[in-house]
Amino acid sequence: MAADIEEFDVVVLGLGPGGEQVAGRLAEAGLAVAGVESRLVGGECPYWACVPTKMMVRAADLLAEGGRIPSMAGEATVVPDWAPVARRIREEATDNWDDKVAADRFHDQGGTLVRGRGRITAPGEVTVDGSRVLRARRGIVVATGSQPAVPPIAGLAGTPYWTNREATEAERAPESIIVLGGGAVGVEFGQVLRRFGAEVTVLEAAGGLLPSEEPEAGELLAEVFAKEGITVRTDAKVTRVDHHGSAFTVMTEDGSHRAERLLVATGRRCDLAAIGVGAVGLEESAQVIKVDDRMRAAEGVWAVGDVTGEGAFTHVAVYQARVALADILGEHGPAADYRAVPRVTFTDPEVGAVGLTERQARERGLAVRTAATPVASSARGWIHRGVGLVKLVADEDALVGATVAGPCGGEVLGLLTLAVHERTPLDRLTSMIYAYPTFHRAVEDTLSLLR
Ligand SMILES: Cc1cc2nc3c(=O)[nH]c(=O)nc-3n(C[C@H](O)[C@H](O)[C@H](O)COP(=O)(O)OP(=O)(O)OC[C@H]3O[C@@H](n4cnc5c(N)ncnc54)[C@H](O)[C@@H]3O)c2cc1C
Ligand SMILES: NC(=O)c1ccc[n+]([C@@H]2O[C@H](COP(=O)([O-])OP(=O)(O)OC[C@H]3O[C@@H](n4cnc5c(N)ncnc54)[C@H](O)[C@@H]3O)[C@@H](O)[C@H]2O)c1
Repeated sequence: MAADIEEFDVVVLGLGPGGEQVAGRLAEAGLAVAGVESRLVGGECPYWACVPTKMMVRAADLLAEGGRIPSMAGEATVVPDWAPVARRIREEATDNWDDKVAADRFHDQGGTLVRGRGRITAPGEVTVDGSRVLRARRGIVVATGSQPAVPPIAGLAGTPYWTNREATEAERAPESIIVLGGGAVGVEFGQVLRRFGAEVTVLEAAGGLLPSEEPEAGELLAEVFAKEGITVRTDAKVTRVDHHGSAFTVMTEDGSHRAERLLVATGRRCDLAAIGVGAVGLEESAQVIKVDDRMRAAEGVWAVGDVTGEGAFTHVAVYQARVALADILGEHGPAADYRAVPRVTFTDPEVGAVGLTERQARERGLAVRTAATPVASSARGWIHRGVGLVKLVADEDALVGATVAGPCGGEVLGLLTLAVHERTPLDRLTSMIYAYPTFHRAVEDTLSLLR
């Protein structure tokens, strides 16, 4: 017997930060919108990613700051305790992984929440859990995000390894942990858990930590990690994983490492076949859905967020959602522009970056000029005993990329994001006033060194 077909203007597949934004705003604009979600409304960011991990980082930074008291401010005894961190994550961040608030918000905006796994089954049609058929008169928005990518290492499958999801739900900090991958997830968790007393080993396949950022940032982080007692192995080739009793053994080409826990932080992947994108003519074996600068992927199909491969960040998903929203509503908003995508890795020191790295700028054939200074060149950096760096990448006229590592690196980045986004002429940046003694004065110092 044919299933009843439910009619909507737009069906949004996945209600993470990107999908939630598009679906809620379209519903507020008066369209009939179905939002399909198989896990929790809100997606990865509030439940297993940005928000809970930044609560961990905040707690870990407090511990480190307490540890700095003896040399500058007197006496302090700091005793780490994971219990308040786990409690904050459970009670304040995630409502014990319950999405009622977000689901109610979507309902109040006028949307229809359809719980279940959706799949595109024909142009303008999504089928949920194989039986409930939703027709989308105006189109489908794919906002299905990404999931942890687990490398095919011998022995790994079937072991109780953690991804960001289990690590976020942990009720206690492990005594020891091996972190596979020294990208953003690996370095944030690695430093947090070390500060809560765990023995931490980071195994990174590339030549440095945060390999997609400026090498100077990864080198700085490696120095800080070494001082904090974190073992970092770069160029690591993991050959096998075993789990016996309560311990993991991770074999690399030049040795083995043992720990209570193993965190797999080796990137993200999208499963386009599971979403059925072939039904609208898209390649199911592709890694991401290619979109144009209006987020259009095919006739009547838009995509936003991690699934587009334009930067796996909440702010990119929400930005793309705005662009898609305007296009669906027939408004003439600005097209997507990724020249100044900011990203911040919330280690201590924080690593903020925007635009191109030096290598990317050279690969594009730009007439590259660069300069770098330690953040301590600002009086405030020295006063704080902060470590860090500012690195600027410019073409002939303007900044095309910048990195700020240091205390509040992500906040200092705001100035540079605007400069890269607006292509502010270098002579204007060098002729303005920078407040004394701020961290961002290191930007002024660095500008004067551009060669
Ligand atoms: C540990 C960690 C920390 C992070 N920290 C930050 C940070 O500090 N700042 C930052 O900007 N970014 C951070 N990120 C990245 C950020 O979480 C993601 O970029 C963001 O969540 C992507 O949003 P999205 O809407 O594309 O997808 P997601 O958040 O992945 O949401 C997609 C949703 O779609 C649902 N879904 C998938 N397939 C289907 C289907 N077939 N049917 C129905 N529903 C489906 C999923 O259940 C999910 O709820 C972090 C990521 C991780 C892993
Ligand atoms: N603060 C933030 O904004 C923040 C924090 C965490 C994550 N994120 C987002 O989530 C995405 C995913 O983070 P991630 O750290 O999982 O991915 P990533 O791609 O940033 O880093 C993965 C790292 O794992 C390494 N790797 C891959 N295979 C390996 C192997 N077999 N052995 C050892 N190392 C291996 C890679 O070289 C890379 O350095 C990030 O790219 C970022 O967009 C953002």
